[in-house]
Amino acid sequence: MDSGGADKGTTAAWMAAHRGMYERATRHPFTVSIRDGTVDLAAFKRWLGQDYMFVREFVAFLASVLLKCCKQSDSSDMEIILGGLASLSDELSWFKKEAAKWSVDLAGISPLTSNTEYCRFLQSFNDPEISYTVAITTFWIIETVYQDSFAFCIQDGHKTPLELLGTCQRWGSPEFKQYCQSLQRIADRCLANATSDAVKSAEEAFLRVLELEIGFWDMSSSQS
Ligand SMILES: Cc1ncc(CO)c(N)n1
Repeated sequence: MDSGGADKGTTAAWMAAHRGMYERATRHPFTVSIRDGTVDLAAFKRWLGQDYMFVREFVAFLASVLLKCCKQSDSSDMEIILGGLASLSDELSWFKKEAAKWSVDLAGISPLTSNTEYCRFLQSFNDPEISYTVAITTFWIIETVYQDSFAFCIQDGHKTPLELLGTCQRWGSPEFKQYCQSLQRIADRCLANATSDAVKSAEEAFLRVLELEIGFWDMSSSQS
């Protein structure tokens, strides 16, 4: 596929080529309603419980990315991925605290359809046949959808309810943005050295994540 410009990385070219999909994932009515202050709190609580389950599965996914990284001849990305795993430990504690604040019973939750579908996708990365390039690109876009979605909720002109600001800052902070940018640099470097088949698979995974993220927000806002 056309890289879309010599100095632009592959990932930026995909974001431009699939702008519509990217915006449906990062400007979803659910997160936009947080920013507008019109969010349905029942939907927010549903998202919270479902995302806690998702993040537990995301830990296993990230462990599989780390394993693929360690098998590379150059494993210098290891620290970044390990840092990501460590922050997921904090994140799980945060979810428990937040769930208590909103009286969401995490023990009593079962995954809804879109969450199950997303978790199954994450589990598919256990397959050693899936390359590090595809895995790290997938990791980057999963984090970036949250970064972009929640950063919008704390940008100029927001009316985000005070009690939701902590959630938005978790993923919308400048630090999290920098972290996503370092993942993007890793992904672009891997993609620049990958075979065209691997680049094609990574682009498919990128699009699949956008689809799954849209499904996850839909599920949170409409209980499907
Ligand atoms: C569904 C979903 N996507 C991305 C993230 C980012 O960590 C998350 N917590 N949940």
